[in-house]
Amino acid sequence: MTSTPFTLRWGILATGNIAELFSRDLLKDPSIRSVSDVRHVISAIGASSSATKASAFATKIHDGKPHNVTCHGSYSALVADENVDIIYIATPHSHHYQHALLALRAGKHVLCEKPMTINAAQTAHLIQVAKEKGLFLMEAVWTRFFPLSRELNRLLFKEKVLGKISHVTADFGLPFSKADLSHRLLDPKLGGGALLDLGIYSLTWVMMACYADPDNQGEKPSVVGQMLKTKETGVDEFTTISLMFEKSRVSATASCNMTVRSTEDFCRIQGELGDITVQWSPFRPKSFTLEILPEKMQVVGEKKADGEEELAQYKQQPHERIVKEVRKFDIPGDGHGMFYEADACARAIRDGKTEAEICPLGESQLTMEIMDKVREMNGLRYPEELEAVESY
Ligand SMILES: NC(=O)C1=CN([C@@H]2O[C@H](COP(=O)(O)OP(=O)(O)OC[C@H]3O[C@@H](n4cnc5c(N)ncnc54)[C@H](OP(=O)(O)O)[C@@H]3O)[C@@H](O)[C@H]2O)C=CC1
Ligand SMILES: O=C1OC[C@@H](O)[C@H](O)[C@H]1O
Repeated sequence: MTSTPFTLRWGILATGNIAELFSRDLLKDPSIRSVSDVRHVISAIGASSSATKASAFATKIHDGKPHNVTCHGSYSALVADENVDIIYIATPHSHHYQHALLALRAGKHVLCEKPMTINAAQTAHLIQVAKEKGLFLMEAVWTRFFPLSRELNRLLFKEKVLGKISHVTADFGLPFSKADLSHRLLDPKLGGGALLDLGIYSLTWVMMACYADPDNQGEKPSVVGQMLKTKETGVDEFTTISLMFEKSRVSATASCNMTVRSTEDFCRIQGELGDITVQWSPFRPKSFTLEILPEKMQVVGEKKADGEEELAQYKQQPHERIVKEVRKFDIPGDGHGMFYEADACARAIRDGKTEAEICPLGESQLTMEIMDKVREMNGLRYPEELEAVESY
């Protein structure tokens, strides 16, 4: 017997690049990804300046076909729309805090693009408002919801294919630094810089490989970070963060930059039994490769390699690994892959939950705290009006 799918009614706040990709994914038939329990409807679109702009966007995402979307000329009108359950915030991150607050205060659930806010204090405030109002809130870290990421989680923490994980590196670089100085990544007034826009993915991979480990037991890392800033606008062009989980004995590095594209294997997770590398891109990865160490090289638990001879052999071997598995993941139906996070929002709201298990608010908060610390260590502060938190 098939039951009626739960329908989530979306309001799209902003009409830029990511709003278009996300909206197009919402419009895809869920059956292309074998989903039948939830479905999505775009009920309304809000543009900051005019209903005409919202209307042009509605026409674009429907490829000129007829549609039944209400188009609003202000964000306030959008969040007041009674036919909307959840607002997707797709403005630049300089504006996430104020727009998410606007939506929550209007009684709407919120999916907010990454990074959730400019700083941790703003994220904490949003979480508090959502909790007080019993509303669902999630940072749109869509990468966490890919089948690839879920399978990785299963292999690492259920099957424990690498044994104990001890070292993780993740990098995300794209050459934005040569873009026009008004580009949002270069503009401090729009919260520009590599860390908040790109580094958040490197940190996400570290969180997925270290913090999500049940053996980590909620241990927060100690953090040290360095930045090299752009000469022109003073936002971070290169950022490298060292994260140490002292109790669980894991060392990680998260890096990002706006000058060179990261290598194909942008993330490496190393454990007692071998490595997993994840292939480009950090936001929409295509595959991962599981490589296992030859048995004689595995140093498991308290057991030490047998004697001098074996250790000497260990030192001499040139990265001997056995490729056990290469797993490729295609995104079905010409989708961008943002529908997976949308499905998670729908299921959580259907089930009366105020956060999604796969992207918990505590991890968004911790990630913001790490980014705050690295910015503070390096004297990167955005204009006061961006950093401000309303009194509550
Ligand atoms: N998940 C992902 O893969 C990606 C996420 N992002 C995140 O999404 C956010 C938006 O990125 P993107 O879509 O590329 O940005 P765009 O510049 O393409 O779009 C931003 C939109 O926000 C609205 N807006 C409202 N106020 C402002 C303002 N002061 N300046 C500029 N735009 C404003 C505009 O829509 P209007 O005026 O019509 O309302 C504009 O079209 C960023 O925070 C980024 O981190 C970005 C790219 C990829
Ligand atoms: O989320 C993102 O992923 C892809 C990048 O191109 C973009 O700048 C960033 O916002």
